[in-house]
Amino acid sequence: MGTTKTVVLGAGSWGTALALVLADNGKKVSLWSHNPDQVREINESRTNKRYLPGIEIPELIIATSSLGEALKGTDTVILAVPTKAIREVSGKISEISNAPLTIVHVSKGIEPDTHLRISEMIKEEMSPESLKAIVVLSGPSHAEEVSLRHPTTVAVSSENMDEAERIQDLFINQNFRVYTNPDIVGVEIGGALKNIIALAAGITDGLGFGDNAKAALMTRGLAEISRIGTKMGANPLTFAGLAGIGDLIVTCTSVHSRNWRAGNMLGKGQSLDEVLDSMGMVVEGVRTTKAAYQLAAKYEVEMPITETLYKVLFEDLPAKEGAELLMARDKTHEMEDLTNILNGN
Ligand SMILES: NC(=O)C1=CN([C@@H]2O[C@H](COP(=O)(O)OP(=O)(O)OC[C@H]3O[C@@H](n4cnc5c(N)ncnc54)[C@H](OP(=O)(O)O)[C@@H]3O)[C@@H](O)[C@H]2O)C=CC1
Ligand SMILES: O=C(CO)COP(=O)(O)O
Repeated sequence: MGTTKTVVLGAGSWGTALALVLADNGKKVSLWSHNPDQVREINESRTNKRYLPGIEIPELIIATSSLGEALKGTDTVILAVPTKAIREVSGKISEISNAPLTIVHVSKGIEPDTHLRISEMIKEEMSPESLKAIVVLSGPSHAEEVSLRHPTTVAVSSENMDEAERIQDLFINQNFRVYTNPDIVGVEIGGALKNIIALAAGITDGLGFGDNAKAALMTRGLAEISRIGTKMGANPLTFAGLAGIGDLIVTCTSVHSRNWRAGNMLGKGQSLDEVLDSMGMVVEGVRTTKAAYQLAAKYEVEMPITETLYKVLFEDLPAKEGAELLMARDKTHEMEDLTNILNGN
């Protein structure tokens, strides 16, 4: 018969917005936050002002700061914390829960140094007995718009597609359309790497460049994502879908994007530390740039935008010089990557 309630771990912008989708579908939701003040605010004032200002939280959502209480009586957990907290929180779930759980992760990142995708990190932290399946939910979906019930589309993927379809049914509604995609590698890589390009797009806007520069970054950025993603085992077609070009478009062009906004401040001359201090929310692209820079070297794949952004973020290369370096690269054939992929090289 399945679960009586659904659990969302992480009451930031995305965890709260997804809890709203579930509540709109008539589900009871246990929303876990490690911050007791935030739990009190949600339960007493029915708001989450820091992360989703102006949005009313329905009574079907009950916040708790007790992970044990949150996990009681459920078989489905939505894991909505930043990539850097995934190991810690999934390790705690594994310690506490004695039922095999389906973990739906909604985070967008790759771990620096290990180069693991999020589902791979969760697998490392959870015991096989505590894990039924891992599903990823990803796509063009700013929390601010989801919470306003604006039309949104996402993809779910898993090695267990029966569970992916169950999660599709759990979330799908009139405002939130969920597609399935069997390519978990591509869905995770697309969601993670678009944040790098969004940071770069913000930088070009901050430098005062126009739409031509942004279109160039998005198009050549997608080529770069497809190149490394395919080497890592993704289906190149996934990058033409919601978790690829779809998420790239929304993140590079929306003022809601924290990655775009951070890039924009960098382009206007602020330091990385100043930018991150002022954001108050996660900017996943910074750590992912480090991971992707390492991945490019490991797989011997050319990722010029990623490599240049790495130098801007971590080696003090002035952003304008970074743009000049990208434009001065050796001439090349636009479709070389595509031809190689189609020929299986
Ligand atoms: N926001 C969006 O529109 C979307 C976000 N995502 C992805 O979802 C993931 C989460 O992002 P988002 O909700 O936006 O991030 P936010 O910065 O808005 O919120 C992060 C939440 O995680 C909590 N948190 C951080 N570290 C820990 C920890 N160690 N243990 C427990 N809780 C922790 C924070 O709590 P506190 O602040 O109290 O420390 C906060 O509630 C990211 O990977 C992001 O890329 C995906 C699609 C859309
Ligand atoms: O992934 C997102 C939208 O799909 C959110 O992007 P930001 O983390 O840049 O806000």
